[in-house]
Amino acid sequence: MLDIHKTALPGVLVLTPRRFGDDRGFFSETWNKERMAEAGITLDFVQDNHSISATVGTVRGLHFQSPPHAQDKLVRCGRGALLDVAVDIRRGSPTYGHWVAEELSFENGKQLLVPAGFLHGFMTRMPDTEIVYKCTDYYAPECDGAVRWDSCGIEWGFDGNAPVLSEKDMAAPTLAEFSSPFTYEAS
Ligand SMILES: Cc1cn([C@H]2C[C@H](O)[C@@H](COP(=O)(O)OP(=O)(O)O[C@H]3O[C@@H](C)C(=O)[C@@H](O)[C@H]3O)O2)c(=O)[nH]c1=O
Repeated sequence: MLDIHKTALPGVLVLTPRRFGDDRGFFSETWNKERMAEAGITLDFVQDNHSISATVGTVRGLHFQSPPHAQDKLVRCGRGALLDVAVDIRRGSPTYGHWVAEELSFENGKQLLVPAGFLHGFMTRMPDTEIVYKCTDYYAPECDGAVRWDSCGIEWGFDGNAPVLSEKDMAAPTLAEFSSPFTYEAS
């Protein structure tokens, strides 16, 4: 029912829910709390987000919310395709600054689980790409933070000119300038 794969970063997971295809199209459970709990993942989502980006090469990120409003996010692509990225920013983590990227698309139905303590961002691969994600805490603008999209060594695979960015994301500090509010706790 639900395919779960580990990535190079512990806690960052790729989930692929089953699709039931028929003459009409397909049906898929995109989130099932019980199935996730069976897989050892307990998350209490409280907010769903949906955005659309018109232009190929739009970057949103790299974003986080600091404690006490840190968010785990379960991300999927509703239309089009995007490269979704998570970067470990837990001070003292053996993988601090490391990143993983996964292509999420309407076609592949994949989801990326980005835990609190990681930056999240994405670059769109198709026009009018929609992203949909669940969050474990509410939007808290006073805890909102960002790191420059091009300061973490991420291979975005973009051969266009300049990406489309918000003013906030353009003005974000680099990873080197950034002081993370997260600390690594060994499990
Ligand atoms: C994130 C967010 C924004 N907003 C508002 C604030 C602002 O006026 C408008 C656009 O906000 P932003 O420019 O921050 O939107 P955006 O750049 O899409 O921000 C998002 O990027 C991705 C990568 C994430 O991981 C998200 O957590 C979030 O940070 O929407 C909310 O009302 N609730 C929210 O949860």
